[in-house]
Amino acid sequence: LSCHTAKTVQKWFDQLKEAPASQVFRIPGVQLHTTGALMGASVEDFNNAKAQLGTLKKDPGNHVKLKIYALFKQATQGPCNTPKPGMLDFVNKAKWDAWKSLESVSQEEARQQYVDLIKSLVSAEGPAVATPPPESAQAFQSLLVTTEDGITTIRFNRPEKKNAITLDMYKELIDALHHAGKDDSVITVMTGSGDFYCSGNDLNNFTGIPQGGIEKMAKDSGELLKHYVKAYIDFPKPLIAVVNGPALGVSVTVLGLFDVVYATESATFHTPFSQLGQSPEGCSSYTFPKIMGNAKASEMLLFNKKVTATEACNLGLVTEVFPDGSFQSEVWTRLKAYAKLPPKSLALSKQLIRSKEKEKLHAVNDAEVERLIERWLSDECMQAIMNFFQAKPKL
Ligand SMILES: CCCCCC/C=C/C(=O)SCCNC(=O)CCNC(=O)[C@H](O)C(C)(C)COP(=O)(O)OP(=O)(O)OC[C@H]1O[C@@H](n2cnc3c(N)ncnc32)[C@H](O)[C@@H]1OP(=O)(O)O
Repeated sequence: LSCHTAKTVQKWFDQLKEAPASQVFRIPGVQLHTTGALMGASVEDFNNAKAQLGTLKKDPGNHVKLKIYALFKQATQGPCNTPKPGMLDFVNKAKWDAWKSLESVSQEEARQQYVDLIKSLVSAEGPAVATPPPESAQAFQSLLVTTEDGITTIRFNRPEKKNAITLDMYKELIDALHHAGKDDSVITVMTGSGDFYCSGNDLNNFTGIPQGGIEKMAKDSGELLKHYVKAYIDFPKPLIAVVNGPALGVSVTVLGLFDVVYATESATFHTPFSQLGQSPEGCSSYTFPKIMGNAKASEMLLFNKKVTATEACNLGLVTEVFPDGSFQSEVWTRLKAYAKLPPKSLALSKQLIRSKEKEKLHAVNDAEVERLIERWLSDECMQAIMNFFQAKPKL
């Protein structure tokens, strides 16, 4: 650096202090990388924090996730100067707002805040305890799938989001059902982690507009839904729902395709399709009227009537209701006994009961999906989803 004036060198150092992580500086005769400690958190601390973020077991919630996102962008790219996303692009708009709000924070400071925030999240989770998964557990992001005592249990596992089903989760559920249909278990059980059975479709599935536009998004979602429902229609073994809490939307409609539905007393069943500008799926436009009659089905599917577990049992949608206090022990004792029955006999008997209807159910599934694709593109549906997110200042 000796061939440059002190003033010039000082200017380069000033630039360097403000530089994004890993930026390369070209100074005549020299090459400098901003990879070491400058002030506050070093790039190494920053990269370590980034890696630690991926190890968090608990979802920190949308508010914190937005903060993490914004700090990361500010630390690595500096102030936000990308165009503001459109009104309907809720997720990207929220991210943009969060990044923009850090305009006056320097990159160094953002890096330090990022490191501090991740540290606080990691320490809030307590010391890492290595708990090996049960031998028969399969690895999924949003499901817990285990096989024990002849029972494969598929558990919705996003309790912090009330087990709402993301696009990836639909794919995981399809995989898990295919696998359970072929494994050596006798029966398959679906249930939820936490206080909800499932809050239905994750409404964020419809908020980010992907490349290809919203028509493509609707078409792709339709294909995914069709395969999801097909996995239930074709499921070869006894399929039992253990409804441990409130159930909404698509988690309720597919119940008509289960063989047995056990519910805890405080569970509720709600299909708010009209409220969301949508229409029924999961073959419920056929199974619900068949199970409970047109009039009762219309109250649920047209007029959003939420029913209690006891009402759902009286309607024939639920097989039996158990007191909250003894639900788990009574149900699992019973299921373990069922799983000791001869597997082939069970599967063949199920086929006799269901096979006559399979073709009809596939046709219903196709028709429902076709109608839904139109609905998802309607103003009514977009407005309803917007209302849900606007009612809560969250993502
Ligand atoms: C391939 C696509 C196929 C689509 C098939 C068509 C399917 C249709 C349906 O399933 S329609 C039904 C859709 N579900 C809903 O409309 C439910 C919306 N959620 C709610 O009404 C409420 O969140 C609740 C009643 C489920 C729970 O209320 P509450 O106990 O007050 O908890 P919170 O609202 O604070 O929820 C906690 C947390 O979870 C998020 N969340 C809950 N459900 C959903 C959901 N369905 N989609 C997205 N996010 C959901 C909620 O926003 C909170 O998140 P936060 O803590 O703010 O980050």
